[in-house]
Order: sequence, then structure tokens, then C-alpha cells
Amino acid sequence: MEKIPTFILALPSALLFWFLWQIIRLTWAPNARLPGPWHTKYTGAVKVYKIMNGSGAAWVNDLHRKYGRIVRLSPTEVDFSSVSALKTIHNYRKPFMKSDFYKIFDFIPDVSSVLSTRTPGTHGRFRRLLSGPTSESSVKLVEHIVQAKLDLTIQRMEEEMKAQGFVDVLKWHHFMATDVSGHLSFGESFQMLEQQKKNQYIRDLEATSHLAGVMQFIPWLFFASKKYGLPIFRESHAINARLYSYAEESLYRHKRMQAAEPQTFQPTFFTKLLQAGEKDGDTITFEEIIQNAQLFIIAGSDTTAHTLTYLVWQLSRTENRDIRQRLLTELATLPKDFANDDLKPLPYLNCVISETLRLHAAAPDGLPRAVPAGGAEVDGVFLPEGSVAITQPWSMHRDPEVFPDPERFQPSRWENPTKDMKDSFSAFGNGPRTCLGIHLAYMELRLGTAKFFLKFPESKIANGFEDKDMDMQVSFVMSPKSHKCLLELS
Ligand code: HEM
Repeated sequence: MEKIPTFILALPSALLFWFLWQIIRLTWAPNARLPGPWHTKYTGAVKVYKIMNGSGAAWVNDLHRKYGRIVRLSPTEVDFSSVSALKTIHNYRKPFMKSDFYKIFDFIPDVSSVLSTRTPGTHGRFRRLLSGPTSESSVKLVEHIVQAKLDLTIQRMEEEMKAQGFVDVLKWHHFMATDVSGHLSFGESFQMLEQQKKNQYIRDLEATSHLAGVMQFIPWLFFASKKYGLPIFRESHAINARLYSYAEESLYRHKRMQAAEPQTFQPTFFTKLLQAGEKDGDTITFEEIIQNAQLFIIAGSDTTAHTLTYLVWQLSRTENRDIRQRLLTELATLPKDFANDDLKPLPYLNCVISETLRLHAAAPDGLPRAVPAGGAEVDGVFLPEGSVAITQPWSMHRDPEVFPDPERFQPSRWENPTKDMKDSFSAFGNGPRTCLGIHLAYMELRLGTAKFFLKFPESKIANGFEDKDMDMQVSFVMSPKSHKCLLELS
């Protein structure tokens, strides 16, 4: 009989030794002292499972109710639910950088976007270049585009109601928000509202976003398969290539049209950058523009569409009739051709929007940040370098000490908000990484709400559509479990 090599015989002992060493190491690791379920000292498997089935944010919130404001989620990840932690982690002067999780948003490998970059210099450069085009005054210049898209949305809903007796408002809000983001990023709309269906680019984007959600746990496999041509992700690499060439072609066309008709060309988020590629010494490459334009479409579609959908759903429920009536009374004061500027001062409309963003924040789970070199103290706890500090809007917005009866949809709580309420509100993120699309989002939400309820003041939940169909599932962006929202509109 052939002799078995010694190293093979030694393998089980080596593995056992390694395993025991890991147990000892993790048992005595600094994060092991923190509150949290016992298994999170050793593994993040439960967290991964909860994220994969869409219940991660709710699970973390339950842990906060059980263990307090600091909860360990895995050997390296700790979630905080306090204003003080929020201020330390998302500090304007010394923020913690984004964690490697954000790599999933990089469609072009090694080219980052304003949302995904983990490098302070790159973030500052993108932010300086993009804050002008996304400012409140710039967004005002494109209000007519938003108004036209929303008018077409209402028309499509009316047609669908006549044809089938109920309307999937989520579908139309999704088409509207994506068409607006497409127009303002690529210089032309995807025309999904006009054609009444998703185009290939959006189907590809959805497929790749879904894959990215899974890939966050095994990113090396995805990149290795691309580098070495492994067949396992061939289709998704083909999708990425299609997305890239669509974005490239659109931006080239945008550039050509802009050069041909400089006087009449409608400005977009990227008009100035495509013209010069630089501003006050900051430069941006064409690939970086492509990456950022794609990111703006992802960041600006489901977020706005789902928020607007939860808002109209809440106000169409029988139990919230009084809330809707109060809003309708306020909307009745508007001039016929109202604009965003007429809506901004309406107090109750803004309360309804804030309450929707509190209870149905579109990106409600962890905003993970890497603990800086040398470690850092958060809420009196020292986190070693290599740890990830997380704050999640879902828990911040459901703290019963800040928002009494937190699961109740109660817009009036925003009439006289406490300092704690304002400080805890993080639907658009916090600190230097706050949402760049906030002015566009508020414009779409205000105009979308006013136009909807002035046209359909008697909207109600469609027969057979249940509350559980709107249960929130979170895969970074939150969406209704049923992926639809059926209402009867009149
Ligand atoms: C109701 C609608 C929206 C909500 C709730 C929302 C929420 C957020 C949140 C929570 C973040 C921070 C993410 C993080 O820290 O990881 C963020 C960042 C961002 N959002 Fe939004 N967003 C909305 C609409 C939009 C729109 C319409 C756009 C653009 C078209 C947009 C573009 C961005 C960008 C570019 C960032 C990255 C900013 C940075 O890292 O400096 N968002 N958004």
C-alpha cells in the first residue's frame, strides 16, 4: 500500500488547531465585550441570512430593543442607535469613511462614484463638481421636466383605472422617477411612461443591482470570474458590458446635442462636466462621468418611487382618512398652476412627507462606515481598526423615546418637532455623505403628492390588496414585499 504523505495526515489536526485558535481569538476580541447575541461574537451568518431575506433592518431594530443602543452584529460589525453615535460616525470634519460594502455600486471596476468612493479626496472632488448641478436653484431649472412627467403619470393612472378598475401606483411612480433620473443624467428620458413598459437598460440595471446585493458577501468570486473568464457569471458580465455601452453612447449623444444647440439644450446634472470636464481645478474623466451618471439613475429611481408610493398608500387607508382630509383642505388653497415654490411653505404637506420618510425610509438599513486606522471611540466604546460602525435609519426612526408610538403613521408629530427628532432623522443619510439628490427628491415628492390627491381625492385600497402586501423588504433600498401597490382611484 502506498504511504499517505505526512502533510495530508497533519491536515485535520491543523484545521482543528486553526478552528480552536479562532474561537479563542474571537472570545477575547475587543468587540466580544459588546452587547449582542452570543453567536455574533463568532460569525455574521445570521446577519447575512436576515439581509438576504429582506428582514435585516427589522432584525437589527429588535436587537436594539433587547440589548440597548449598541449591538454587535458580527465579530467586526457594530450597530449604534443614538444621536451621539450618528454625530461621531458621520462627522462633518472627521467622518468615518464608507466601508468596502459600497464596492457593489461600482459597475466599472476600479472607477468609483460619489456614492461609492472610499477615498476622502475623490469624494471631495466629486462632491464639489456635482453639488452645483444638484443644488436647489439648479433643480428649479428642470422643474418643467418633473411637472411634465408627473402629469403623464397621473394620466396613465387614470387610463389604467378605466381599463381594469384598479391601478398599480408603484409601477407608474417607478416609471416616473426613472424617466426623470434618466433625463437628468443622460440628457434624454427612457420614455417608460410613454411606452408604458421598462426598457432593456432598466431591466439590465435591475438584474445587475440584484446580483450586486448577493455579491456583497462574495465579491472576490465575481471579480475573479471576470478576470479569469469563468462561465458562472458570463451573463452578468455581458449585462455590465451592455450597460456600459448604453451609458457611453447616451453621454456622447448628450455631448453632441449640447454642442450643436448650446442655446436651447436643456441642462442636466452632467452638462457642465461634459463641456469642460473640470471646474476650479477639479477634473473628472469620461469614465467617472459614466459611473456617476449610472449611479444617479439607481440612487434616484426606487428611492423616490417607493417613498411616494408609501405616502399615497398610507393616505388611501381607511384608518388615515382624517389625515388625507386635512391634506386636501390645505391643497385646496393652491393656485391652479401651482409650482414647487407654492408647495414648499405648506406645513401639513411637509409633515406628511417627513412622516412617510420616517416610517418608510427608502434606504433604511445600515449605512456602514470603516473605523479609522488606530481604532476609534463611539459612544464610550473603543472599536479596533478593521471594525465597521453602522447606524441605521430604521432604528433611529423607531426609537420610542424620540418618536412615541413609533409604528403609528402620525404626520402631526412633525408640527413641533423636538431637537432629538430632527437630529435622529436620517432618511437622506448624514454628514458629508448626505444625499445629493435631496432637492430633486423633495420636488418630486411634493409635486407628486399634490397632483395625486387633487386628481384622486377619494383613492382607496383595491379589493383584495392587503396590508401585508406592503410589508417592507430591505435590500439596501426598501420595497413593498409584493412589489406592487394596488389602489382604486377616484
Ligand atoms: C426619497 C428619495 C431619496 C432618498 C430617501 C435617498 C436616500 C439617500 C441616502 C440614505 C443616502 C446616503 C447613503 C449612504 O450614506 O450610504 C443617499 C445618498 C445619495 N443619493 Fe439619495 N435618496 C433619494 C433620492 C435621490 C435622488 C433623486 C438622487 C439623484 C438623482 C439621489 C442621489 C444620491 C447620491 C448621488 C448620493 C451619494 C452622496 C454622497 O455619498 O456624497 N438620491 N441618498
